[in-house]
Amino acid sequence: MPRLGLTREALQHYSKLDKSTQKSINDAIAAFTIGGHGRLEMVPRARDPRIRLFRFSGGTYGVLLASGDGLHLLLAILTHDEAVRFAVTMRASVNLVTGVLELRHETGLEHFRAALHREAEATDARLFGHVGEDQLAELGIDPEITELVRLIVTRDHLIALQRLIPELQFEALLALASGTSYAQAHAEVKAYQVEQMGAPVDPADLATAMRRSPSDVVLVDDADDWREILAHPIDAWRIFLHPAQRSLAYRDRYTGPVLVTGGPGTGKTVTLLHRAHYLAKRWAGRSGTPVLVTTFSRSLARALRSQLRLLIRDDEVLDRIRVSTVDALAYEIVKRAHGREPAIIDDRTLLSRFSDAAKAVHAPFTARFLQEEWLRVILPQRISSLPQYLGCDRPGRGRSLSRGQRHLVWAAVERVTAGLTTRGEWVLPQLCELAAEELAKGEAFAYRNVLVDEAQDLHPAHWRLLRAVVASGPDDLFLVGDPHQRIYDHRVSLASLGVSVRGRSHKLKISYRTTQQILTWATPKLGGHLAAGLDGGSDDLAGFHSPTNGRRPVVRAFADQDQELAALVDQIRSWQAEGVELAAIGVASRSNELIRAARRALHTGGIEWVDLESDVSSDALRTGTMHGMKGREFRCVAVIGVRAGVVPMRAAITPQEEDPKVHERDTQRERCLLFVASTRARDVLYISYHGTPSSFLEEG
Ligand SMILES: Nc1ncnc2c1ncn2[C@@H]1O[C@H](COP(=O)(O)OP(=O)(O)OP(=O)(O)O)[C@@H](O)[C@H]1O
Repeated sequence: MPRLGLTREALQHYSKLDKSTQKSINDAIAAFTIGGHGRLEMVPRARDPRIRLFRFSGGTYGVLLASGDGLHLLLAILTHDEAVRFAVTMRASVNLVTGVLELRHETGLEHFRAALHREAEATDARLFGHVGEDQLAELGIDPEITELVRLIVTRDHLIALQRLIPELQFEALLALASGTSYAQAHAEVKAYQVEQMGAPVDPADLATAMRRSPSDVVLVDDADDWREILAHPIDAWRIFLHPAQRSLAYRDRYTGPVLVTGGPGTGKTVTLLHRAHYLAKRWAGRSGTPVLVTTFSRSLARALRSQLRLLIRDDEVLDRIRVSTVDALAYEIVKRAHGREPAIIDDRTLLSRFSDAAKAVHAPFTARFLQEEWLRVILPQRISSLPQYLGCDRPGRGRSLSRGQRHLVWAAVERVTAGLTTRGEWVLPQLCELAAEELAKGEAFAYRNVLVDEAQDLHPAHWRLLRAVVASGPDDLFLVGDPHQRIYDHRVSLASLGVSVRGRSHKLKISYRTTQQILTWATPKLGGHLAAGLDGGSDDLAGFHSPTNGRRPVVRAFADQDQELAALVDQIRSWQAEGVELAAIGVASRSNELIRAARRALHTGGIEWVDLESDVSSDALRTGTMHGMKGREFRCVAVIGVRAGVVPMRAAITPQEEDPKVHERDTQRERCLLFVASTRARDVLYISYHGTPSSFLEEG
């Protein structure tokens, strides 16, 4: 039986210590696991008599919870005074419904109770007036917390409780306060349970409760496992999954495609990585690579690859997983089928071809309009003749076209596509269609399990290819994405592409990356619209929250660009002075021009930078466009140039008079970009502009 366990919080404390203190803790842990620990001190006035203090080295102390049968759980690693405060304050208990180990801030609750009584006396209104006592009990809200819940008047009261009460109890209450039905909240509590509770839960049996709490507790005996855990203390995601993440990643089997959504930083990618690991382990003894992990950009694929390497220690298991972008997959399939490398043309060249075609056929449309008509209407519906085009629906397009106008559009499109065919060139969505057709000709299905990250940004042609690379059936597709972070505006209905997630759609709600202050600032920038979901309906961010608090984001205004960039350089120096490494800082702008100017200013200021897309590991600041921020995260983020004409980027917005519907969608995509860039910050967000501020800054 393990003698020692570690909580998520203790690992976080450990991650912040210097190397030599970490080394003495490693030695103490090694001794502990073989029963050779030194003296454990009782803590006078502790709210929980099972709590002990242990001196690791110098002024560093561990706070431990003794289960009573030889098992100790390391709850925190702190300086002496902090450790004593923690030890006096905290009380452990076992939740009678879920059976998990819980910790509460007993002294904080005493103060809060007194304050809440005063507030509640002034009014009869209650936030949870509609929820019955039995219902609270069935959600695992214990009598001590229920007594407080009955006094809560506002959502702010509930938020203030967050740091004092057990996390899962808070989450159930927040779900109810955010409009989640009791039935749904109850289903979530049940889904989170690690094991079905046969016999009544024994509140005194701490060891069993620890075992039932893998989201917060790891019990390890093996010295190698300890070494491995302590070698990457920052990457807590490898060990501690939220119950919602765990139940999604480690479900035995799904009958078909699964969709996991959730706001930024809710651990969708982490869940996908664990699922990939779980599935790859199941293919023991099978040669080849049955599992495909895919996404839309090369830099995201690179990041997924290195995260998988961190998670999976067994090379054989790792070798069963291939990581590739969907486009690279298409390229490979077509190359194999045609016996030569396909020539791909980029967006800019395509646009200039449409511009030439518009002139040649006298079509009174902009090149962009024609290009979008081809990419968003004609290609996705696989329209190959004029009569088909004349009779087709044009979903997502707001400007109606007369028959005569459709003739002109078709003439321009035909001209461009004929040119591509003559030159043997392809655009990437065409290549994906072609690859899917090649597979449909009878090539064996390549993969058994396909996992897709950033699913919201895939084009319909990507989906056709993905549908073709894996046979329909159990565990075929595991999709994660967030419709609020759509930065390419590819709206698809998965069901119409043969990917039905009905009944297998799930949502994650806790942001592990960002502070609540950053979320509160960034979320209104989305404009309050419901996002179009991936499975036909709409999506909202109800219940989305962060358990961490930090500084409020700063928005700074300047008279001109030089001043804005000089202030940026100062800001970076001041973050450095606070001890933030350059590589932990990201600077983004919507405009390439501004980011180039920022790089010049940084260089002049003696601050080393590299491109966001670069995978060098040097200690240099990361700089790039808002698009490049997808999939990244930094301790501190500066989003610069958030000014009128740039955010939203005028050139990227279809004029209202050309197509009001597309105008609206373009604007929403720009909102998403600001939202994505801002939510890459873990701790600190800095926004700046010169001249007139972006209209988005007025929201929220
Ligand atoms: N269970 C967890 N424990 C600790 N950290 C976690 C956990 N889950 C996620 N994280 C951390 O939170 C951050 C965001 O996780 P992840 O990238 O998986 O979120 P996401 O939902 O895919 O984000 P986005 O949609 O913004 O790309 C990462 O630093 C990750 O390591």
